[in-house]
Amino acid sequence: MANEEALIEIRKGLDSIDNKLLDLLDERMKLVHKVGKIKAQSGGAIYRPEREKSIIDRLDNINQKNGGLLNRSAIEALFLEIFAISRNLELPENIGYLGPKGSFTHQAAESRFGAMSSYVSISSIKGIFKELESKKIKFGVVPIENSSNGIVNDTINGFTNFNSKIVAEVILNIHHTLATTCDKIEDIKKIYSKDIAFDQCRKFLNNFGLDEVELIPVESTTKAAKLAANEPNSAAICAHVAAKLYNLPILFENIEDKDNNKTRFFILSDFENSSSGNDKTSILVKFPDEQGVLVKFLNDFNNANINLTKIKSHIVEGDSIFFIDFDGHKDDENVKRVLEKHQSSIKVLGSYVKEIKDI
Ligand SMILES: O=C(O)C(=O)C[C@]1(C(=O)O)C=C[C@@H](O)C=C1
Repeated sequence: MANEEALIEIRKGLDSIDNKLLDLLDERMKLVHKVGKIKAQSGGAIYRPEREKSIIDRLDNINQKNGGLLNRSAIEALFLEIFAISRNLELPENIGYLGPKGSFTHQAAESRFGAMSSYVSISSIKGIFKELESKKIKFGVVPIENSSNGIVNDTINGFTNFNSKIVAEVILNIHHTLATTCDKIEDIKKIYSKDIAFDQCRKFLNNFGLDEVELIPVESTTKAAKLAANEPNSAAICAHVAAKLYNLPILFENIEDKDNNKTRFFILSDFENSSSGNDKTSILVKFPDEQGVLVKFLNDFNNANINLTKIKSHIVEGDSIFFIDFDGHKDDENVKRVLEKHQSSIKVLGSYVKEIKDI
């Protein structure tokens, strides 16, 4: 009984705090509305990832100083949702992702744009670049690389053929499940999944004798979940959310071979970010056919004190091009000088806030 009374008292306290939070959120939204009006006049970008990052950094610092109970991830989860609602209040904008619903790219999109945004599932990476160009969507979310399978060629091809800009990166830990209506692993006669997901779970399949059953590659792990939900004696390798979407029971979780299996995604749009002080820039480079040109190029970056964090070669229509990431913003003085010197061979894809995680 004493506990019951204590609970009633505590809940009164919670109710009163929730009322205050609601008032404060309403006050915040009124200010956001004003920001929206100013941006509507000036044509300024609604999504400002560098501003959102600086707000989260500030709150995280205050919270640490105060010894608060929330960790950075909790602060991020709460405020990213608030920012998403704010952006929708300023101007609702469509977000296209490489579908179908429940795909890892959909998860990456939701991690940044929250549950309240308006999403469009698009079936190909090229389709996302096209919809961005025709302004049917304001943002496009595409995978760029996976720690096990490397660079996503369709995304590089998109960058060579279209002019969308990278405005943010998202790095997700990728976990696969084996989901099936079968009670026993021996009853599984076929497994549906995406080809790269089979590659990422080879050891698991070998260890459980599942390399002998029929492995059927399909376009997406979400489609795999849908097929397995409707077919006896079948299973899917898919994301947790995809299994849930089709009410498919999960037999094993985290079946990927490498426990740090990660995918990096880009958020694309039609504007450029200003500097946040902690940025990364991505470029594509096509070198002229001259001896030593790559060495000279790398030396110029080194001499300008620019830290290259990634360099990957890629073949487009028989020509070798390089996808390069480096620390810094394209408008930083040292970066600007090197980019200008090599401008005939470089396409700048965007400068954006560097994620804390790396791949
Ligand atoms: O500061 C802005 O430019 C805003 O639009 C406000 C706000 C916010 O809610 O704080 C919302 C969206 C932007 O991505 C960044 C911040």
